Amino acid sequence: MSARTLFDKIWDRHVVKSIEDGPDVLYIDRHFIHEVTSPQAFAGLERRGISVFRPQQTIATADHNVPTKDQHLPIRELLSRQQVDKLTENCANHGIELYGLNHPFQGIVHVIGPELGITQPGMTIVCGDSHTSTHGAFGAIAFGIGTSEVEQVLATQCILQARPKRMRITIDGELAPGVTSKDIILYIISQISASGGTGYFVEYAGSAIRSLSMEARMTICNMSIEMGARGGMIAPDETTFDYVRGRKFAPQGEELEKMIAYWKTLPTDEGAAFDTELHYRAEDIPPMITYGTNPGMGIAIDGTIPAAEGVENEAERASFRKALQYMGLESGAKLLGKPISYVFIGSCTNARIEDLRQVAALVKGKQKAENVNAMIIPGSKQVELQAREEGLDRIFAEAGFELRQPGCSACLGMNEDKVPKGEYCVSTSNRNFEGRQGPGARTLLASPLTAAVTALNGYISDVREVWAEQTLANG
Ligand SMILES: CC(C)[C@H](C(=O)O)[C@@H](O)C(=O)O
Ligand code: SF4
Repeated sequence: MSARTLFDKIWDRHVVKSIEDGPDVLYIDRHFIHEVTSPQAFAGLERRGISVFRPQQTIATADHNVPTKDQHLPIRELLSRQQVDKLTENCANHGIELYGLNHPFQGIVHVIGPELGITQPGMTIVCGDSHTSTHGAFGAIAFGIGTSEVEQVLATQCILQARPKRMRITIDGELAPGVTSKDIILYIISQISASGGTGYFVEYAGSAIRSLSMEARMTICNMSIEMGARGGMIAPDETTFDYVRGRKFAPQGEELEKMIAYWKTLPTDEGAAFDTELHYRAEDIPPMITYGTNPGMGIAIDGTIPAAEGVENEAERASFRKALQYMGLESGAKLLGKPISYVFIGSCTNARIEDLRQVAALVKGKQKAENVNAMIIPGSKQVELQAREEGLDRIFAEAGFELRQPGCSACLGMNEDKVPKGEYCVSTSNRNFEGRQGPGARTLLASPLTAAVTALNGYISDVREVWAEQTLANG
């Protein structure tokens, strides 16, 4: 058989039927649902008198609308409460496992799937949520779908999909100290723009990617959607198998060994063709930060905000100017040293245990600046528990960072956690759209390390300045 890509191997195995000149009918192994995009899908099923075809392959959690304080109490916001209640009711009616509020497995959908071992290599995974691309880090085809497609998957466990184009982004070399996977992905998007991946499914490869932990790989795949790509993926390897091994819903014992033998056949064959190939050097990647209102508007932390004149067409120049105006920033200015008042460490991009550990290592024994409100929202109940067991909660408390309960929180402000109008927030999330963190809020996307050092100083800071000293101090 001719050389095939990781993507094609998984896709081909899941095609139930090919429609001539049309999309494929693709079998879906795992379907995640949450309270925002599932109610209309269930309502549609009920209207048509259809039941859920394979309820065991759908897993639900409440994440977007949940408060991050006092989760044991009824949700105060009426709309949020209704959304979560509706999810609970739908799951009960259709026999779907729900990790709702106060369940030990509750958390952001893209954090809990992997940590519970539900997400595995070789699978097709969908969710009515754009950042489903996160699960691609395991060597799975994972992508976000719309509400009508959620209904389709509930009813049939299949989805109609046209095969996208394939892109490979290879990053070789070694990252500089203080540079993380968040910087890799912000760098790539700044290079190819927020629409540079449109129409593609991206595979990330190269020695810099291979050396990343699963958490770090998830951060990269998570943001694939922010360059317009349908999804992102990374070939499974020993790092992947080690992560999956022993997780609650992962195969065990002999079954696992059999699966690993299969997973080892998935990586892209030598000579397989991609529609587009891009190459970067890890050494060229600095700590990154965004200055605008799409994730492609990013610069090196010590860089200057570009001029509108550099933008190619008039319509884009106008939206570039509008973005700077919204952000209260000017071309030619540096962000470094700029005072900020909010720091948000959370979201499905960067709220896993490794992210929290990195932040803790940096802030241990220090104090956040007085002008800063620093919030840490763990990605899941399990992350929260682990953080407490490791004593990270005390480190955060002593440094003046507030560790709250899991949920999407100020990533999109669908609950009470919002950034006030006009305020700057350095955020570890994935979107900096107008009003994303609250009406008029100004979001600057960055890594957890950049967010942490910025919270300590009270102004936008370069983690490289403290990194060497810090890693020495921590041995
Ligand atoms: C609410 C949901 C549909 C949305 C998404 O699809 O991404 C959200 O998770 C987001 O990050 O904006
Ligand atoms: S954390 Fe943010 S990006 Fe992730 S699913 Fe929730 S709202 Fe979407």
